[in-house]
Amino acid sequence: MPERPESEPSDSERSATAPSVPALALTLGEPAGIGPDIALRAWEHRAELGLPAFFVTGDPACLRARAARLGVAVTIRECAPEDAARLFPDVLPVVPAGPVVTAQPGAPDATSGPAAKAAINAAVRLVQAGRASAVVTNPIAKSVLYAAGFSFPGHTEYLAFLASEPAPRPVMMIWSPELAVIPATIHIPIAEVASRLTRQLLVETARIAARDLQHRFGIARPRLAFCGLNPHAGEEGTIGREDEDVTRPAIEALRAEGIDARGPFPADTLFHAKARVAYDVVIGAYHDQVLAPVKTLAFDRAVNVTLGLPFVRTSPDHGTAFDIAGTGKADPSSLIEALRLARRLADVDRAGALAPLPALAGEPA
Ligand SMILES: NC(=O)C1=CN([C@@H]2O[C@H](COP(=O)(O)OP(=O)(O)OC[C@H]3O[C@@H](n4cnc5c(N)ncnc54)[C@H](O)[C@@H]3O)[C@@H](O)[C@H]2O)C=CC1
Ligand SMILES: NCC(=O)COP(=O)(O)O
Repeated sequence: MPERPESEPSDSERSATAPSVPALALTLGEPAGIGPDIALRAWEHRAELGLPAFFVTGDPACLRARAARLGVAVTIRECAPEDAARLFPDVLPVVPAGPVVTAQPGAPDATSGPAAKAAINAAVRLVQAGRASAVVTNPIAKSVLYAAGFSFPGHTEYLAFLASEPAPRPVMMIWSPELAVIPATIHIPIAEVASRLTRQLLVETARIAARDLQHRFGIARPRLAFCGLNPHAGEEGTIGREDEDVTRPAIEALRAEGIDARGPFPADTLFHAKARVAYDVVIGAYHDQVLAPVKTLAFDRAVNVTLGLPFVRTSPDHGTAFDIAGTGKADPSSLIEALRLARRLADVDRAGALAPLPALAGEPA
């Protein structure tokens, strides 16, 4: 369980100085997964950890059943989002959304997908209406949602779709104090990675990362390190051409517009402790290339943040963990860090508007 630094005010103390600040909207996630468990555990530790106020969007009966199963002493109160911050010290506020859930821990059913999706929709609507400060999502099971007809790879792309018209390009960053990483391609088959890794994708991803790291994370000149796709970053084009033909020109284009882009570096030597001091974020070619290192270093502390959205969205770094749902074994630490980071980023956004990105016209294809 993460500790609160003693010298700093807690997030709830900070929020208390601004009484009209809306609470965070936390989605139920996959109801058969550990989302309900970790939401309850986070609320249980709210006072000792000084957590920012949040409310859950989803089926209140599902949360009550999980609390009973886990033996968590909590009153779950259905309320309007505006009342959540005031109620949070005493009860777990819930803004009802979606169908009544029949799925049991570890066993998703036909109510899982609609319940998870409705909880996301409600949280986004509330943040867009200024009735929530940020969206924090509990894990969803992609395959369960796909089976229910969900046509987006994950939250990241769905949130961009809900965000505005036309949808912004969303960028997935897994952030931890030890290491921050961005997969340029996300949930696609490995066989498609090389063909979908374009200069335009890398340039747009890096621009969004540089802007959000500067304006939301307060890094004056973010250092972006690019991973090569091939072993040894292609060994000067002798082990695959992508690093020379795609990644290197993207880095040169970014440097020409003043972004501190570096590489491409061989992935196998980019994540050890000495290498990590030389950059602020790694942009990798594909999901497992960069998520495996960050989850190895900081599984219980890393937070998934969607960059490029007009609102703040964070999430724990882990999935639904069906194997331990409802058993009391789920560790809420990553969710707790996600709640803290969401509060901080939302406060930054409230203090100043996000800078617009440069025009994308005329980008190299
Ligand atoms: N943000 C999201 O919505 C995410 C959703 N997923 C989804 O989760 C499902 C399961 O994915 P997996 O690859 O099995 O990863 P997983 O993270 O759910 O589980 C991997 C292992 O870590 C353990 N674990 C995970 N979180 C834990 C916690 N908080 N405390 C203690 N142990 C924990 C699990 O018990 C399991 O043994 C998939 O359907 C996937 O789509 C996966 C990652 C993120
Ligand atoms: N492996 C990360 C993950 O699955 C999270 O995806 P998303 O639902 O946040 O798009």
